[in-house]
Amino acid sequence: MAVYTHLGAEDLAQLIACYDVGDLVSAKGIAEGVSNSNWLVETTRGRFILTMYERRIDTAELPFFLGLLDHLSDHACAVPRTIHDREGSAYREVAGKAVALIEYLPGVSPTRPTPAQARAVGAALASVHVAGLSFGQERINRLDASFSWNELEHTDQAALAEIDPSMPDTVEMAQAVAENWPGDLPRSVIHSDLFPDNVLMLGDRVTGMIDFYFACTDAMAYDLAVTHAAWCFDKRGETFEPALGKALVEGYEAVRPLEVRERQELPLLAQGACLRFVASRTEDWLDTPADALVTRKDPMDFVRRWRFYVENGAQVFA
Ligand SMILES: Nc1ncnc2c1ncn2[C@@H]1O[C@H](COP(=O)(O)OP(=O)(O)OP(=O)(O)O)[C@@H](O)[C@H]1O
Ligand SMILES: N[C@@H](CCO)C(=O)O
Repeated sequence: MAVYTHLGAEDLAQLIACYDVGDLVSAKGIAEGVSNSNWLVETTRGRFILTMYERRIDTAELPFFLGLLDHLSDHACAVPRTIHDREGSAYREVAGKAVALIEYLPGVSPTRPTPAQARAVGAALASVHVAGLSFGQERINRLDASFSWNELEHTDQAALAEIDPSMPDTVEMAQAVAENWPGDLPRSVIHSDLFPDNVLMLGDRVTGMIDFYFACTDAMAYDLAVTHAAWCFDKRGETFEPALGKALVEGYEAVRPLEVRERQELPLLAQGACLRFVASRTEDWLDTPADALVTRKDPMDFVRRWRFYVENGAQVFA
């Protein structure tokens, strides 16, 4: 569930009146999502998403995230626009927490993507990278290859082994990947978490890329590698779907052709992408009680993907 804060009818109506969007008709909490509270708000003028930033997101970073949505939608990317209040602010404060009103976009997240959908997502991702080049703000990637290594190295090894006996091996892998990480690939704003549940689609068309709260300035090819790892396997990472991988990269290159060195680095970037999710999922796994309401994401799903790229990365990205 993802409504952590109760907002009464009066609070909501008062909040919506700060925007030029008509009068509040209804507001329903959205179950999906784990980080923030989200409501689907209906007014006399349309539908909107109201997001309350609960944890993980530092309010000081909202101008980057929300400004990015405006910049990308101005450049014809399929992302929701931020609705500014009557004073021009992209976010406000309610009950001591920051809230933003976001354009509602139609579509559903694919559960079993097709090659045509993967192609469309590749193209949509490249459009973000191209448009991101002219975004004036920067944000460092805190979840980079050294984060993964540090995180795994500093986790109690016995706790790691309890997740899976092979987990302690990931520390050495993460070190090797971090030490060989290419520092000179072309950069732009990257989404860095474009999983299927962060993409809304109608048929083969991308109608919305959402959840830009890990967006940062980093190598564009790394973002393609993240998206490859997120889209081209079954959930557990046991089966790779070559047709999805091929379509994703082709779709990307139809908008932004990769440089030779970017393509050469993709096998290592894909390993780094997997280890980033191994590390963040491990942190969440150990911090979240097994009986908590939020379902924990299994780090092993990305250890399996990591192994796949070690063995097959060179062929997959040839
Ligand atoms: N702009 C939008 N238009 C339509 N639906 C949206 C939009 N933004 C979010 N949603 C819906 O709200 C749900 C929750 O949003 P989101 O995934 O961003 O939650 P979160 O808690 O912020 O993120 P996460 O779970 O990844 O930490 C999405 O699955 C989607 O169904
Ligand atoms: N998409 C991520 C969660 C956010 O980093 C995962 O599946 O582990």
